[in-house]
Amino acid sequence: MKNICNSGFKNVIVIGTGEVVAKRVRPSLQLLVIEGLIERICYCDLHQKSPFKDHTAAEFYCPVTTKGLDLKNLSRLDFLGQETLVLVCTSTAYHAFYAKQAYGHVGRIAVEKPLTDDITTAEALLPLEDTVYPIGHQLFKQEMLDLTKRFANKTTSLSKIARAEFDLLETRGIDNRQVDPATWDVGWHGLECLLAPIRKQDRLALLELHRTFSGSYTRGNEQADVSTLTRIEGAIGLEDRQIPFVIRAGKAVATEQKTVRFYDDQDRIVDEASLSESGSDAHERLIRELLSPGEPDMQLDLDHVIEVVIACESCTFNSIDCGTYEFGCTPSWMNSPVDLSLPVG
Ligand SMILES: NC(=O)C1=CN([C@@H]2O[C@H](COP(=O)(O)OP(=O)(O)OC[C@H]3O[C@@H](n4cnc5c(N)ncnc54)[C@H](OP(=O)(O)O)[C@@H]3O)[C@@H](O)[C@H]2O)C=CC1
Ligand SMILES: O=C1O[C@H](COP(=O)(O)O)[C@@H](O)[C@H](O)[C@H]1O
Repeated sequence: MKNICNSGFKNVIVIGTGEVVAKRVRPSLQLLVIEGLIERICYCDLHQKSPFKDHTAAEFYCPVTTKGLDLKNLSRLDFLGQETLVLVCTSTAYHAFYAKQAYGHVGRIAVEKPLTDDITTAEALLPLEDTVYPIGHQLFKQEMLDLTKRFANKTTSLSKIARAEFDLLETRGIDNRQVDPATWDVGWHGLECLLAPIRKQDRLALLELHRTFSGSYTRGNEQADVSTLTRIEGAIGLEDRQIPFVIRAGKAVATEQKTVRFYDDQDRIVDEASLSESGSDAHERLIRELLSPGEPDMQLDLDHVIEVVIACESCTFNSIDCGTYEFGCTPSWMNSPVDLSLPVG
């Protein structure tokens, strides 16, 4: 007999069937079925029929109802119970709703970044922390995992670090996704990738926000309906000092750059990671971690991620609107921020 499920999980329910599922989550899960780590996958979404035309024998579909997950149907399909992992991959506004609805019906629930788009909803998830795990795939890119490990085992010493920079700059636009404002969508990754390694050495390190600038791209007559580019300036507060940082993140700029860098006081790089790894590997790694029989290490715990929500809400609320920029051009305020004594926009 095949030795299925050495993880303790045999089923995965995926809520949402958009880009992150089609390009990253689904290929990862299909591979894990082939490996025998899981047996079956059920996708849930608003569509009456699965948008995936090429279901394998291990794949099922169960549309959501006006009340959310169709628990009766999921139970009939034998998809509920402790052996089930739920991945919440809908647009952000529904993350907490589905996490709360699934709670008590399955063994583990993972929620895509950003956890929620407001502090109150995020804090309401804290009582569910025995089952609910926030996920952020940038933290699971191999170079980022290696960097975080160097901080955890003190190969990279926090005492040497004077400042940090994070870039997640893409040439592509929004495409057909329901994208969050740039602070939440990509700025989020900067905050989590700066906090996670530092927290491995200083559990009390805090995110402090100074100034945020944001803008949206225009392409011909079309203008993105959310901000698509952001520059966040802040610091990580340690017990006795601060580590200032700059995050530059967004879409439709002139050149791709995806890196996290820590510098010393002579402006030399102390440690760095390239985040240019593409495809589904980071999701595959994080799903493997979620399927592990013991307590999974998602790099940041739920309470840490709630701090990222608080930081994101604060920088979004206080963001200075720098107006529009042309698709494919990096606006000058990204590199030399606007003079706040002059009017912006
Ligand atoms: N795209 C990416 O590369 C990454 C995205 N993420 C995160 O994953 C999440 C989803 O992103 P992405 O896939 O790109 O977005 P998409 O807009 O492509 O997909 C969103 C999906 O959620 C579904 N959905 C919306 N509302 C509901 C609801 N009430 N109940 C059930 N399903 C619903 C949509 O269904 P419908 O099509 O019917 O509207 C769609 O399938 C976001 O939080 C994003 O930040 C994380 C990492 C990478
Ligand atoms: O979470 C997100 O990340 C992607 C970038 O991921 P990458 O692995 O290609 O670096 C970004 O395009 C997307 O807007 C955002 O939601």
